[in-house]
Amino acid sequence: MSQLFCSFHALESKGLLHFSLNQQQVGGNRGVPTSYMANHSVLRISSCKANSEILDGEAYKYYADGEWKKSSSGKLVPIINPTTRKVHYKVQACTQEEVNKVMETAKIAQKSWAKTPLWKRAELLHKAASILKEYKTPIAESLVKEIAKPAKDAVTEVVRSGDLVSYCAEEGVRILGEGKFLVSDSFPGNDRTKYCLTSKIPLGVVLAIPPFNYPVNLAVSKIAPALIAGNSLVLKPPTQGAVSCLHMVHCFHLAGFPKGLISCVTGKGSEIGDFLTMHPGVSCISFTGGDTGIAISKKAGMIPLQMELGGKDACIVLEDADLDLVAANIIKGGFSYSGQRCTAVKVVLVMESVADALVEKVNKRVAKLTVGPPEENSDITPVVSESSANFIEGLVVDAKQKGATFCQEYKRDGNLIWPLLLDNVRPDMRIAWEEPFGPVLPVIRITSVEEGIHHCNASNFGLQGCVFTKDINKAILIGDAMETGTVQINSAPARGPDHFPFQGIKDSGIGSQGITNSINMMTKIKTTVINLPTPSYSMG
Ligand SMILES: NC(=O)C1=CN([C@@H]2O[C@H](COP(=O)(O)OP(=O)(O)OC[C@H]3O[C@@H](n4cnc5c(N)ncnc54)[C@H](OP(=O)(O)O)[C@@H]3O)[C@@H](O)[C@H]2O)C=CC1
Ligand SMILES: O=C(O)[C@H](O)COP(=O)(O)O
Repeated sequence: MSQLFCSFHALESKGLLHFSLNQQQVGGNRGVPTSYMANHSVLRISSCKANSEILDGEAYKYYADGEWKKSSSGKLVPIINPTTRKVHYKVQACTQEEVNKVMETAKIAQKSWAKTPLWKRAELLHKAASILKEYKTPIAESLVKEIAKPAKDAVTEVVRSGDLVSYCAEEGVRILGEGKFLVSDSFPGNDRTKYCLTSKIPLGVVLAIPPFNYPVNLAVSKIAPALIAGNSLVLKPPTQGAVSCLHMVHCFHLAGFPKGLISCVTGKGSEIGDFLTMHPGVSCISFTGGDTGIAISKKAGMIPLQMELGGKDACIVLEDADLDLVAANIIKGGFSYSGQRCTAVKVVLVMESVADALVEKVNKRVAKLTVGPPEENSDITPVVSESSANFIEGLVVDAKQKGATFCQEYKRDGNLIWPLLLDNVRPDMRIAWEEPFGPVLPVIRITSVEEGIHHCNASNFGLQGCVFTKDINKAILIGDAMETGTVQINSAPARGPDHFPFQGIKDSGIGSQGITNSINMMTKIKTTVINLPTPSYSMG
């Protein structure tokens, strides 16, 4: 076993981590730029110490001022494994005083970070990205245990996150290196006596709050743009997903970012969330999650907010659609990670004339989905918590009472819910409007395209939507009429690739994500005006 992972091995022997590694999986520097290889050998030597610092007995420490610390609260927050429904990890319950200290150091660290050359900031991010990818196996392991993400998808999330960080470094170097030059005489009444230069400056301390379903990816999608733009970053990870986030932050720690620039304070959102989001030291909040985001928007101060919230993504299917393509996308869009994606297909609106054929094709594919533990790479794994499973069940019971057609028998074992397609759903059923965030998908039969658009637009959400038809002209008209941040033509909704703009309207969010948009959002325009004594071009 490589030295890099010796302390993970130590944890494994304590029963705190369970994973299998082989040299081929973790060794070598495949994909790592040669300029970082030298640093990596240093890391190999030092990481044992670093890793042993991340744990205190059975509990993970939080990260502040470049160090791993125990909270003075003496309290721990348990993380329940969704599969076993037993406590799997414990993290610190940070106190308000600890948050105050983190904010103070973040403010100080940001001042000198903003003066660090852009290329150096980018270099550190590239380094963090390559370490993150090298650590993909143990990080993925915690994703499996904390949020029951299928093992292969967990690895994909970490690799995707490393790619996001690298792309962000490159994009930042490009877009932050550019500004604008304006002259005054384009505005009526002015001579050319003023040259205006614009540049982008950081905001200060960015508070990042990701949700449980992509704790690593949705954390780095906030961390990397904040850092490249010259901000410091305070991360409040989701409780389910906190250990994966701590391991990810550890990679940034190993990359050698200045002390205090990145912090990770753990604790229940319901306990420290308000204190964090209303903290006067915070200059920007980037949040992804549910209705909590709406509450935060009402409480936060006069600072920029980036909110990516829930969705009820509609899939409109026309008569001429390729039904095999639609069925494949409904399975991928509706059931991957057991429907726990904001961009999951959450309601199918299909023209009555092709509804029977589509439902039959989807049912055939549902029958092939494997159901079981995430360690076995099952397609359908336990949903994140018992309360989530109970909520999903409530929607199913309501649909049953109101006469929906059950295409499969409803089956649940603990947090594990078998995939279920509900046909003939009507607008009076809760599932027609609410997001289950689980493997249950309603089908509403429509008799006109307008009916489909109307249902989509009557939702309080407006994240993404999709339309399936072979008629591109119709697809564009329907897409334009759908009140959502994105419309996918002939494919299921998706946030990725991570450099695409990603935004919701109505209750689905504020602002736009995606690498470029996030960098821009985490900066402010500064202008410098050079005033000339005489109009330019007046000599000679
Ligand atoms: N649009 C998008 O991009 C996405 C949207 N979502 C939406 O998120 C929801 C599911 O994710 P889930 O994690 O349960 O969402 P939540 O809104 O419950 O939690 C999101 C984050 O907010 C934290 N939090 C909770 N209370 C507060 C508070 N008062 N102040 C500050 N932070 C707080 C949580 O911490 P803790 O875990 O400790 O409670 C967590 O880190 C779904 O509705 C889904 O649609 C999910 C992913 C992506
Ligand atoms: O939180 C989510 O659901 C993600 O933003 C979805 O990302 P994806 O569509 O790229 O899987």
